[in-house]
Amino acid sequence: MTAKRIDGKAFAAGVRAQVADHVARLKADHGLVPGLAVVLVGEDPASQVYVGAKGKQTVEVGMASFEHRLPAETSEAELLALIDRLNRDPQVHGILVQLPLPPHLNSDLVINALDPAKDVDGFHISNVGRLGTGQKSMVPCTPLGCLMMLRDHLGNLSGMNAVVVGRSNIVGKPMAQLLLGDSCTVTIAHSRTKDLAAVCRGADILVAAVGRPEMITGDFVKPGATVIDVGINRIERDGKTKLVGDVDHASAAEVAGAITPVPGGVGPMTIACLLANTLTACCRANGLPEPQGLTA
Ligand SMILES: NC(=O)C1=CN([C@@H]2O[C@H](COP(=O)(O)OP(=O)(O)OC[C@H]3O[C@@H](n4cnc5c(N)ncnc54)[C@H](OP(=O)(O)O)[C@@H]3O)[C@@H](O)[C@H]2O)C=CC1
Ligand SMILES: Nc1nc(=O)c2c([nH]1)NC[C@@H]1CN(c3ccc(C(=O)N[C@@H](CCC(=O)O)C(=O)O)cc3)C=[N+]21
Repeated sequence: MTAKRIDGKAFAAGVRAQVADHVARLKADHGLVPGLAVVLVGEDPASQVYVGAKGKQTVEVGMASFEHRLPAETSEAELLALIDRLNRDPQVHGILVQLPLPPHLNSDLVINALDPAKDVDGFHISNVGRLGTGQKSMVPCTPLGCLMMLRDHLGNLSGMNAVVVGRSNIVGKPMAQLLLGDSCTVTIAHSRTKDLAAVCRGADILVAAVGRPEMITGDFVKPGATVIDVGINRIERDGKTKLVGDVDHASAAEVAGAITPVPGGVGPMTIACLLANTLTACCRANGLPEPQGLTA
């Protein structure tokens, strides 16, 4: 059996087209332009590329993009002062602080300084609590993108066994909350999980967010399962750098019913959902109806 490929790149292009459509209407009907501010502290090359891609796609859907690139030695007070300005700026509807921050900055403190209504990453304590209690929130972009692809591929997720490998605050935990919200039976696995392969083989939906290149092989996969590979790992192979996921695509695709590729899977959906969240934040801030199908 060779798994169906879930094309995140194409799906993301569709989401961006929907966002662009709404943005055009906001502009025409209300004179509003949604704005996204991205804050990057330090010069991590991978983050630079990612922030560049976000800025470009933000402008492509008709939104305003504000980039703040700060030196690695920026103090906490300076960063908090910038966040305070962005919180009060009516042209800014979404704020993203690129993680990880340099070690001298307390990321919890910084994230919780954001206006929760502008927290398009959904990392603020108030959005985390709202997601956990089923209240309207900003939903983290990567898990939201995964959920959209799962719903599109499987329809109703109710009663399915879902295993999420990874328990980070930015991927694993919110992913598990969203799957629970769609009435899956959810298991969260991590580095202390006993017999991980056996746990994973119980999954109708397997989400890998481990940060270990190609760790999840075909023998972790239940025949016919839907596999979502969140991992983004840059590795050296045959003298070249290559982007691979946390799933060993070749062996997993032999067993799975459907699988997302890396690149071209979850990554592009993350950025598309960031734009969708910025649009949602702009609508909420102005008391306008929210776009349908672009939130959890
Ligand atoms: N496509 C996208 O848009 C995005 C991709 N990513 C990628 O997703 C992956 C995960 O990211 P993130 O959640 O931030 O990573 P973290 O490093 O924060 O978390 C990794 C999780 O995996 C668990 N883990 C590590 N090793 C094992 C193991 N051998 N067996 C079982 N579980 C293990 C850890 O367990 P424990 O808690 O016990 O240590 C931890 O919970 C990375 O590859 C990252 O690059 C991340 C964000 C966005
Ligand atoms: N506050 C914050 N929010 C984030 O959402 C966030 C973050 N910090 N820090 C870093 C991680 C990582 N991340 C990615 C998003 C898109 C791709 C992506 O589009 N990847 C392309 C490939 C890009 C390439 O070729 O390098 C793909 O998978 O096809 C990758 C990684 C968001 N993150």
